[in-house]
Amino acid sequence: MPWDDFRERYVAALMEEERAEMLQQQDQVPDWFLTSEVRKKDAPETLDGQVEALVAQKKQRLAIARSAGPLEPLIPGSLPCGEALYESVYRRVPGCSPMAEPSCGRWLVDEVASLEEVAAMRSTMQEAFAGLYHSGPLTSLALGEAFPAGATQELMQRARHAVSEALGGPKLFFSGAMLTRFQIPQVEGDMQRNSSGDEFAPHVDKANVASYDWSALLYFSTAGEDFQGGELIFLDAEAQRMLKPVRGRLAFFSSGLENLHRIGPMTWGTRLALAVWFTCSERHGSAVHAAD
Ligand SMILES: O=C(O)CCC(=O)C(=O)O
Ligand SMILES: [Fe+2]
Repeated sequence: MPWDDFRERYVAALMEEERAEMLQQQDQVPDWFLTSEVRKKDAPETLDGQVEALVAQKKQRLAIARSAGPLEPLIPGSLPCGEALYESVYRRVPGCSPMAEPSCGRWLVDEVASLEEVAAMRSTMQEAFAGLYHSGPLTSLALGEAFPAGATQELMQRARHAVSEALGGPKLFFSGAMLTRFQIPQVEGDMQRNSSGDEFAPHVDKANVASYDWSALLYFSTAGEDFQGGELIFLDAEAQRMLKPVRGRLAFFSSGLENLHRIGPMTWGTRLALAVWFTCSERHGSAVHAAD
């Protein structure tokens, strides 16, 4: 896998972002910044979209304030959808968007990646991540259109098929993907940018990125063996429901308010995962990753 190439693009993307921020401070917003797919998804530019984004953030805050029940294991399955987010700007797609059919919920499928694939991803990630910036315990690599990569892309497709199959076969489009590593004790040194403080914060995926309909995590580490703590925890009104990462396990869930979640505190070890987000809206899917 061309990791040197990855690193080069990564640094280039960071510099581009910083340049955009500087220009913004001078009230000069570069064109590409406004027109890029990511900006369209993160901050809808229509007035309706911006209002909906504020509403979504507020609903997310209210959900966080309500959650505090006892910890218990997660029982996978469907559940009622939360209040709709972004209804006026992102129309739901029948048979795909979480609603009555397919219903909202959380599920898991084991052995989606083989042990050999997991071992290969583990060593590639450890090697590549040594050259990236660390934000406290978190090191991450966004797999945007600039980062198509062989083995990772294969697993992204596998995750997409597994989720689609479990939902009765809707067409899902990639809307975002990220490789993540949580490591305790955290890496120190020049590449440590220090914790932003929100690495383990409760959140609703769709409150942050409007186009997300389904969220998936493919784990390359096992809780209790590779690390301690670090469960995926769903914060329901009556309980906090824990799902344990296992090597090769795919966890997936509807991205809306019904699935407020966080990662449990970690005491030691390394937790590796591939996060993939899907949209039912062809217009908001990533062009590069759309093809089979
Ligand atoms: O790694 C996990 O288990 C969850 C990560 C997550 O919630 C996210 O990236 O949005
Ligand atoms: Fe999330």
